[in-house]
Amino acid sequence: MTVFDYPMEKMSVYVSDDGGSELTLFAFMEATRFARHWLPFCRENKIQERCPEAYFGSLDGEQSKGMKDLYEEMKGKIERAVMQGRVTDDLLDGEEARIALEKYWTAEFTRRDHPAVIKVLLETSVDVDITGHPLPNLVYISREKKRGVDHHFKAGALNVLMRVSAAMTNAPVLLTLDCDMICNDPQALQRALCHLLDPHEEASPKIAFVQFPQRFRGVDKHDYANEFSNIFRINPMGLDGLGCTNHVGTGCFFRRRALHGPPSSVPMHTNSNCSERCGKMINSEAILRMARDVASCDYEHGTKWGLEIGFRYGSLVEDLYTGYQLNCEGWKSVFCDPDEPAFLGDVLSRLNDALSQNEWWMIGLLEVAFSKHNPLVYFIKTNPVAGFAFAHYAFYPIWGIPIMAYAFLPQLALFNQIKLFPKVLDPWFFLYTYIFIMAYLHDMVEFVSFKEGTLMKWWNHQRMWMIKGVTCFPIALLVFSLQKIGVSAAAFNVTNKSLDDPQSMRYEKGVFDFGVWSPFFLLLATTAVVNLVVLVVSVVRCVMEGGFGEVLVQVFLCGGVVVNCLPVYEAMMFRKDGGRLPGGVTATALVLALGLLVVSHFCF
Ligand SMILES: O=c1ccn([C@@H]2O[C@H](COP(=O)(O)OP(=O)(O)O[C@H]3O[C@H](CO)[C@@H](O)[C@H](O)[C@H]3O)[C@@H](O)[C@H]2O)c(=O)[nH]1
Ligand SMILES: [Mn+2]
Repeated sequence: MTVFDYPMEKMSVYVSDDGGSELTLFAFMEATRFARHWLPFCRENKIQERCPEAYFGSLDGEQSKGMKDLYEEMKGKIERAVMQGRVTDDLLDGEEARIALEKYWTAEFTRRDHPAVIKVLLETSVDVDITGHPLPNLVYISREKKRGVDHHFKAGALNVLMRVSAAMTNAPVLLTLDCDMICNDPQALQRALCHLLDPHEEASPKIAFVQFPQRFRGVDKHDYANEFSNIFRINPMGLDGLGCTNHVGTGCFFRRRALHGPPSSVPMHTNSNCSERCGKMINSEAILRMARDVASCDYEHGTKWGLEIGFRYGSLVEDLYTGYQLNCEGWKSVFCDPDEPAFLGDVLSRLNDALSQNEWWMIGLLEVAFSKHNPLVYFIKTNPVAGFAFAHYAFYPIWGIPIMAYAFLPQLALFNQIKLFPKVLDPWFFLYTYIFIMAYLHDMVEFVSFKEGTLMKWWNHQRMWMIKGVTCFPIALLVFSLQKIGVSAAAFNVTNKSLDDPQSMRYEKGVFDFGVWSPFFLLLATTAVVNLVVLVVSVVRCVMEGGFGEVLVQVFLCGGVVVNCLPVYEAMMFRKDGGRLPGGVTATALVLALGLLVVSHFCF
C-alpha cells in the first residue's frame, strides 16, 4: 500500500495475521527495513510497478542491482525462516526483534488459542526512510483467539482491524486488501477519493464504498480457469448504474462512518475516541492497552458488531452480505474499473482449489439467500431491480439443479429410447431452439464485447460454468442442506496461494490439473462417461435405425457435454503427466456411470 502517491505520514497500514504466526511478524520486520530503501528508490526513479517482486520479475539486465540485492537478501531470510518453520537467532538482527518474538510466542501460544498480539512496527512521527521522508504507520495485529469462541472468519478479523485502527489513528477512509493482492496503480487512492469527496456530486456523502474489481496476475492467455470477469467486472457495471455495486471483499475503499449505521443515524465525524487518543504516540502503553482490549474475543459480546456495525456475520461471503446490507440501509456504492488494474490478486492455478473455493462461496451465497436478509424480501422494498440483481447472486448455486438435470436426464432418457423434446420441424422445436440460441448468444456477445473479452475466453468461461454446475454447485447445495439440519459445521479454507510448482506450470500452458482424488472430479468424470456412452450408443442407433430428427435435441445436448468434457477424456486416457486423472477416480466414475445407466433402465 505504500505505493500510493500520497503523503506517507497520512497513511496507516494494519496487517491482520489470523494464523498468529511469528513468521509473519518476522517477515514484516524485514519488510520495514527494506521499505526504508525501496520507497525513496521508487520515488526517485518514478516507478509505477511498486511491488518489488513484480518489478524485479519484469526487469532484464543489471539495472538497479544494488536494490535487487537488498530485496533478494530480505526474501532469502524470510524464505529460510519459512523453511525452518521458525525464526532462529541467526536470522534476527537486533535484540529488539528477538525480545518481541519471545514475548508473545511462548510455549502456550497456539494458532487457535493465544492472546492478542499488537506490535507497532513503524510510527510515522518517528520512522523515516534513508532520505529522511516519513514512513507510514505499520501495525501488526493478531487478534485474540480462544478455543470454543466463534471468531467469524474474515469478517471478525476485519472488525478487529476497524476497532484497532479507530483506537490508533481513526482515518475516515479505509482500504481493505486480501493477503494475496498487490496495489498496481499509485493513483488508485486519488481515484477513490474523487468519488468519496466529490463536491459536485449530490450523492457523494452517501457513498459508502468505492469498489475496484478483483483482477488477477498470471491469468493464462485464454483464461481457461476463469478470472470471473462476468462476476467481477461485467455485472458490477450494471449494479453501479443502480448506485449499489456489490462488495467483493478486497480492493475496496470504505467510508468508515458507513460501517457504523445508516447514513441518517451516524454523525458526520466519528472521532469519538479522539480525546483519549490525541497527542499520544500509537506505540504508547495507553493506546496499546486500548488496542488489545478491542482485539479481544469478548469485546463484541452483547454489542451490535457483526449485526448492525462493521462487517456482517452469518455468511462465508461476508463481502456480498455486508455490501448489500449497507445498500439496504440507504448507502450508495460505486464501481471503479480503470483500464490499468488498480489491484492485482493471485489466480488459483489448480482446478481442484478453484472448485473448492467456489464451493465455499456457494455455501456463503446460500447463507445469504436463506437468511432473514434475503435479497428478495428485504431489498425489494427499497429498489426492486437491485433486489433482483442481488438475488441473482444469492441464488446462484441453485444453477446446480438445472445443470445437473440437463447433464443427466435427457441423456438417460435417450439411452432408454424415450423422447423428451419436440422433434425437428415441430413448431415447439423452433421455440426451444430460439430460446436456447438467444440465451447463449446473449451471454457470448456480452462477454466478447467487454474490454479484453475473446471468443476463446468465453468458451472457457461457459465450460467452467458447466463444470461447476455438476461439481461444486450441487455439493454446496448438499453441504448447505446438511448444515441446515445440523449435520456438519461451516469451515473456511484459506485458498492456496503458492504459484511455483508443476501444477502452476501446467496452468500457464493452459492445461487442466486433475491429479488429485477429489469428489469434484468424480462427479465430473461420471458426467463425462455417461454422456460419451449415450452419445456413441444413440448415434450408432440412429445410423442403423434412423429417426434422428426425433432425438436431435437430446443428441445435441449430449454432444455439447462431450465437447465440454474433452479435457476430461484426455485426462482419463491419454495423459501421462501428474495432472492425469487418478486411476481410482476413473474406475469409480466408470462404475457409477454404469450403475446409473442400469438403474435408469429400470426407472424409465
Ligand atoms: O478466518 C479467516 C479467513 C480468511 N481471512 C483472510 O481473508 C482473506 C480472503 O481469504 P482467501 O483465502 O484469499 O479467500 P478467497 O476465497 O480467495 O476470497 C474471496 O472470497 C472471500 C469471501 O467472499 C472474500 O472475502 C475475498 O475478498 C475474496 O477474494 C485473506 O486475506 C485471509 O487472510 C482471515 O483473516 N480470517
Ligand atoms: Mn483470495
